[in-house]
Amino acid sequence: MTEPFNMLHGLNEMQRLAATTTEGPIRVIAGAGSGKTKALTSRYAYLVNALGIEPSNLLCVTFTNKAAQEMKRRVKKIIGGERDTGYITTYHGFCVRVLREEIHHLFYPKNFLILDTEDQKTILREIYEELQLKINDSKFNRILKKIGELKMDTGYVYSLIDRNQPIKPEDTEDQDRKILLMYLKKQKRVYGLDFDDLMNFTFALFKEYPKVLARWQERLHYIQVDEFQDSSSRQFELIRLLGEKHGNVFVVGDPDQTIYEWRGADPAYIVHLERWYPNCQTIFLNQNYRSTPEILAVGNSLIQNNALRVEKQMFTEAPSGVKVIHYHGKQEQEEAKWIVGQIKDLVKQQGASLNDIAILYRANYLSRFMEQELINDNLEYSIFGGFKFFERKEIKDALAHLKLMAFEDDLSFMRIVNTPKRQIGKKRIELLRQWAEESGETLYTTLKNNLDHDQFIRTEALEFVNAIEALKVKKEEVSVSDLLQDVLQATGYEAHIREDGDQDRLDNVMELQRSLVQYEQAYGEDVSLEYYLQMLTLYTENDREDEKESIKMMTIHTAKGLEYPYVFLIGLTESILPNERSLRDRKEYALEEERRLAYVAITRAEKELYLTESEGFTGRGQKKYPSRFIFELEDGLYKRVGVIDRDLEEEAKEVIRMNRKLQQAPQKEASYEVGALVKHPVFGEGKIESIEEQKQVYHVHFPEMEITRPISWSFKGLTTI
Ligand SMILES: Nc1ncnc2c1ncn2[C@@H]1O[C@H](COP(=O)(O)OP(=O)(O)OP(=O)(O)O)[C@@H](O)[C@H]1O
Repeated sequence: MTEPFNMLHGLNEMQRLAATTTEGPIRVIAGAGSGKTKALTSRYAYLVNALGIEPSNLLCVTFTNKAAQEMKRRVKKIIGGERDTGYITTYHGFCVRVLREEIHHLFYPKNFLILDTEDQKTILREIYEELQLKINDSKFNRILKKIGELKMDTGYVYSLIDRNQPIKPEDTEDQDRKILLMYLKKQKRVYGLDFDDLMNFTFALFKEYPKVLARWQERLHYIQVDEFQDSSSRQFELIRLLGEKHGNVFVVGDPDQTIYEWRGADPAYIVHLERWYPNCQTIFLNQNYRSTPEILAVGNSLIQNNALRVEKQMFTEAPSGVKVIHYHGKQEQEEAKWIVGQIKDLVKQQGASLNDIAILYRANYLSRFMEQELINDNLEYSIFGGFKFFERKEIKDALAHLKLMAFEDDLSFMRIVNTPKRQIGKKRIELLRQWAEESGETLYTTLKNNLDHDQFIRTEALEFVNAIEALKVKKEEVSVSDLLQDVLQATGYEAHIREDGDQDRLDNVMELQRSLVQYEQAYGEDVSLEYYLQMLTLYTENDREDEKESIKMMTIHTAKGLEYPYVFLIGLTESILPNERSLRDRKEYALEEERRLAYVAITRAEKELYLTESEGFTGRGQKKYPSRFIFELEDGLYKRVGVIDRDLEEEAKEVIRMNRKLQQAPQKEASYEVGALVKHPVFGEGKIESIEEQKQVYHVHFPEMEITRPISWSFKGLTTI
């Protein structure tokens, strides 16, 4: 081959086909570890180097910023570092590019502000304060959800861009609506766009200015989308729109790795792409280059239990390796200790580097029990995409409550005195500092002595001090775990994180609570507050260098797309994976998504895979059983270390059977037939194009808005015209 085709070296036949098929709509169903990144990068390079296409005519959409960076790095290696690869980006990144060039049409400045979730919450908090509303858990979440709902569509954009039409929250009596309008008004004032807006402004722009749309359609001769299985309907709509002129839309994905259905991803687009592109070509990448046949067999065996998928059997030509291990421990600490022992063996006997080892788990809080054991054994680790357990904000905050009771130190005081908000802001803190300096007292004592001062009388300082004082008296009498629970309740901290609606943070605090109970059980009831805090300092003040070789710990969601020679999937317990909360909320669909999560975790492993779990109790006090996913694996595909007692196995299977009943989605019937004309309160009039039994949705086309949306059978807002 001549020079321009170098980028195809080392590709297998199907990858080569994917890289060189450039015209028309193409779907690549790429299994785990089948070299989809390699194929996509080669295709990009092929278009540029072999066909002479300018990168500015080539949109390449990735799912995360990290993936975009990685793709750019790889592409630049082939096409040269000086080329602009700005169109290798995420959906949001692309919208930002469009808006930076075009937003003046909507009378917004080029340097508009991008609001992240924290900014959104800050705006909402301001509104609640202005309306003198107490931020109550369900309300806060409901409003956030309502904002999300409002922004599922572009209608509201016009109220933001129209300068002559002020938004008037004062005209409405309905409180939710008032808050919603206040939010929009505040956004408008600062020219702020949240993530949903980025997309919607782009849609509105394209709708109102067909010439602008035409220019972008003309510009983007080739569009390729990675991780297409996780695209939402809005995202797919954008791709469809942009690809209308040239029709060269190339999508790659693995329906078995959809793990974002809970936030709007719809694998149906990849599974049924021909509905939108009747002439699309399909290419399968089935050869796995990552894992040993043993690991692949475990992955295949698990995922075939899913119904909603495109049937494909992955194969590998890699040489046989060792058997996958399932470890069952009698308690959590045993599980952690066994893993540590195994890691040490890998390092000693196989010369593994710590960098080669990954520990994966379903939820952040699960890192705690493992971290503690790694610290005890002096094994370096780092948490990918997050903080170490004891460095997480909510954990530091929670512990600051205990420290304040034990030591009255200023640092802890500063952490929590105004969290939740007690009207003790910068100015009042400054005042306290002055007084404290004069008297030589701690900030806390200074506050306690000045509760009736003008400056503090209208704050919630009194409640705060009272809560701390009341519990300080009890600190010798009750256990530290009870003290923690009481103080977080009395000061309102627990309610504060509940209001935030971030389940992860709440889970972390519960895990801290649970670890304390365990600690007390292990060391006897009379662990004193001071002793516990000292012991903890050992964990928290251990500064570790990041560049050092380290074991990588992360959630499965974070591990998506990555690979490691040795993988430990820990906490493979029923109710953790599959996650009970998701099952309760989203029933059968969630079960399949949970299974895909386990599949993603399994398929990260190259050489050795360990599935581990242990008996004991969860944070909610439920007895732990091995996950159903273990029982779903064919016998003989793995080796078990540890013994699952017969009784436990029977019990586990019974619990799984019972849960299965609860999880079955209630059987509903479709009320409309294909072809029926219906009216939707937001999207207007539409026609039912198709019915999807499994998901219990209608696919409704709304001609006015030029969209097709899946609408749930149970949605009450749909009426006959
Ligand atoms: N043709 C090939 N020959 C040899 N190795 C390959 C080939 N294609 C891919 N690989 C290797 O296989 C591994 C998996 O590739 P890649 O990470 O692109 O997979 P993927 O399809 O993105 O997987 P996943 O979806 O599971 O994250 C990588 O280590 C890659 O270098």
